[in-house]
Amino acid sequence: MTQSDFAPLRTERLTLRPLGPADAAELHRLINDWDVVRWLSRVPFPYPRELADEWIESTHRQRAAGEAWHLAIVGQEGDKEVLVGCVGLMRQAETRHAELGYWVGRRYWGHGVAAEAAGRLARWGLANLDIDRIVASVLDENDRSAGVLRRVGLKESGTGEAHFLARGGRLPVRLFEGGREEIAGPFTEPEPRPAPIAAADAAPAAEGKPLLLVAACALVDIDGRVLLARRPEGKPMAGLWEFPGGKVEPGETVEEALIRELKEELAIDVSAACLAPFTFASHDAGRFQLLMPLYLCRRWQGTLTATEGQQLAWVRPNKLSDYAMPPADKPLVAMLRDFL
Ligand SMILES: Nc1nc2c([nH]c(=O)n2[C@@H]2O[C@H](COP(=O)(O)OP(=O)(O)OP(=O)(O)O)[C@@H](O)[C@H]2O)c(=O)[nH]1
Repeated sequence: MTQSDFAPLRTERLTLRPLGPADAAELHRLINDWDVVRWLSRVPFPYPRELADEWIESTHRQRAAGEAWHLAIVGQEGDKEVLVGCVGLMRQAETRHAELGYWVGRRYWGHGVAAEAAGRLARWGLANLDIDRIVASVLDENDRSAGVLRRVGLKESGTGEAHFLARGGRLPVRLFEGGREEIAGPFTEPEPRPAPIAAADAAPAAEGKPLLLVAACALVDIDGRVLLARRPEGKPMAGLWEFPGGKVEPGETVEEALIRELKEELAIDVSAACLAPFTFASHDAGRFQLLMPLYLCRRWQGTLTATEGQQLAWVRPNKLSDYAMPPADKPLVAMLRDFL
C-alpha cells in the first residue's frame, strides 16, 4: 500500500500522515510504555512488536473502506522528522459522527502536541467526511486528556464505561462531544464587513445589525440536477454544502458578484441574461443579518472545474435534504424541490 492515498495534513509544528511499514519499530518503542498504554482502551500491554506491523497494515484498509483515518503525528527534531504519536478518527456512518482518539510518546508530553494534532484532524473530518459531530471518551481520572479535548473544542457530555484491554476490565469514562460550530469555529464570519448597501435611505437591517449581502446560484443541468459545493476546511461552516456564490463587494451589483464568483470558484462564464432571480434567504446569523438572493442558471460556458479544491455534487432536487447545508439554505431547498 502506498502513503499517497491521503495528502498529509499540516499544522504549525506537525505533519499528520499515513503510517508506513518503516514507522513500525519507532511506533512500538513509543507505545510499549505503561505510562502511555494505561490510558488507552484498545491497546494491550506489553505491546507485541508484530502488532505494530499488523496495525499499520490495518490502518490502510480502514482508510480505503472509509471507516477510520489513523495517522502518524510527525514532528521535527533539528532537521530530523520524528514520530511523536498517533491520532485517529473512526467514523460511525449511521449516526454521522466520528470518534477521536490519540496518544503521544512520553518524551513529547507537555508541548501541546495532542491538542494540535487532534484539533487539526477533527477540523479536517468535519470538512471532508459525512459527519456532523466528533465524540471522544477519556478514562475518568485522565484530566490531561480531558484538557486536550476541551482545547479542541469538545464539551463534556456525560459518563459511561469502556473496556480497557491492558487493564483487563471495564472502567468509568468521561464522554465528550462537539459539533462544527464548537470545533471548526462559529457559524458567523469572524469580522463582518460593512454592508455594501451604502445609501443613506437603505432600510436598516433587523436589530440594527450589519447586513451581509451574498449572491448565490443554483446551477441546474439538463437532467434537472442542482450543483452543490462543499465549504472547504478553514472557512466558517467548513464541510457544509451550499450554492456557489459569495459576498457582494462594494460597487458591485448582485449579478456582477455572482458572475465573478462563478468564474473564480467554477471557472465558468455566465451572462447576466442567464441568471433568473428565483428567491432569497434572510437569516439572522448572529452578529449580522444574511441576505442572500438565489438565482437559477441553466446555461453557462466553459468546463465546470472546482478551482478551489472544493468538492462538488450534482444533486437531484428530492435528494438535496440529504446534504448538510447552512441554516439559511433550508427554506431554499424546499422551494427548489417544489419548483424543479
Ligand atoms: N455562497 C453561499 N454562501 C452561503 C450560502 N448559505 C449561507 O449561509 N452562506 C453564507 O454566506 C456567506 C458567503 O461567504 P463566502 O465566504 O462564501 O463568500 P466569499 O466567496 O466572498 O468568501 P471569502 O470571504 O472567503 O472571499 C458565508 O457567511 C456563508 O456561510 C450558500 O448557499 N452559498
